[in-house]
Amino acid sequence: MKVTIVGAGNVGASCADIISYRGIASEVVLLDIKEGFAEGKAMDIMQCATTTGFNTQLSGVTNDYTKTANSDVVVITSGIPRKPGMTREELIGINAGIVKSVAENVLQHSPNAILVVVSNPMDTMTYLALKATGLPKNRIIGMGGALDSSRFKYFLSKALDKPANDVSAMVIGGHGDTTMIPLTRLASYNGIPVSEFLSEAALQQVAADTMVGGATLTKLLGTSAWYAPGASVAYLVDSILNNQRKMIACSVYLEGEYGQNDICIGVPCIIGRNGLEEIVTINLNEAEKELFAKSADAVRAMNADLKSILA
Ligand SMILES: NC(=O)c1ccc[n+]([C@@H]2O[C@H](COP(=O)([O-])OP(=O)(O)OC[C@H]3O[C@@H](n4cnc5c(N)ncnc54)[C@H](O)[C@@H]3O)[C@@H](O)[C@H]2O)c1
Ligand SMILES: O=C(O)C[C@H](O)C(=O)O
Repeated sequence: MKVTIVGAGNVGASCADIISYRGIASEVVLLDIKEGFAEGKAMDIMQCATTTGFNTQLSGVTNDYTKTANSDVVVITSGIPRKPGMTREELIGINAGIVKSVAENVLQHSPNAILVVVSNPMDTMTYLALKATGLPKNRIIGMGGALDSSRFKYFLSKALDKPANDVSAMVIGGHGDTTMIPLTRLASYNGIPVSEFLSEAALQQVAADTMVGGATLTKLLGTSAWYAPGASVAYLVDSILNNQRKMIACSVYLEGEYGQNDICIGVPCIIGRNGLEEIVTINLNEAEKELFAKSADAVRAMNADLKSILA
């Protein structure tokens, strides 16, 4: 199985590292526009092969899409990250052009690939990739919910003072500081609702910390995060390539689900060898429905900015 990762920056390289180390794919190609950068990252990671013990063949190329031919999955991380104080939405001006051209380029050489969109603002970039390529909706998946859910579980585990792997929880909605929706009502600690252990105020704090999780890290790091984003992409790619059919919150095209049409936004999805296998519809309560509708309005407003680029 072959994976191409476009963008050998922080997220792309971190994702390549995990995919290689865990043997998720037999071949990984890292591509970047910066001369020699992807080659250098690939060489550095490959020099871990004997000490960490993996056999994935990872190579790097400078903008040479012929080397990406026949990829099963293509991950798009190319574009600029935000700086402290910025929102993800402010990246649209530069990233839209990059994502559109990259999606078109990769499909010329890998016409059957499933695209995983990471670049921000991710929901809008996913919508752009779908509209620009005309691919069926099962083959365009935006990664954001996997990361937001892992952060939600992290903050829940801190509040509970219990291991994160004993916590089950999901974030749906847009991948934005104000648009994501941590489903506190449905979160559980080993199958027991977290509300049995945490006060409403504590849960609200966990939700608030989750929503600004990316901004908090951006402030600490001076650029946006990459370890958890890279790991979340690898988790999603693993579910695709190895047909794990995991339920993962992903940004996918909605046609009536959750009361929305013509939008890509985070919802629970079954992810397998065909990419998006199924959108899982859960019964949201009235408050959650209202949050979802508001989140969709915000994502849709951002999508409107794509008009000129899609024209
Ligand atoms: N969806 C998510 O959950 C999530 C998580 C983290 C980061 N991100 C986003 O992912 C993107 C990448 O973040 P990063 O931290 O890796 O940034 P980065 O600056 O470290 O890496 C981006 C790379 O893209 C390359 N690039 C730019 N234009 C290109 C092109 N046309 N073709 C090929 N490569 C190109 C750059 O040279 C750079 O190496 C940002 O937009 C960021 O906001 C999204
Ligand atoms: O916060 C960012 O801008 C990057 C990414 O979307 C994240 O959530 O880490």
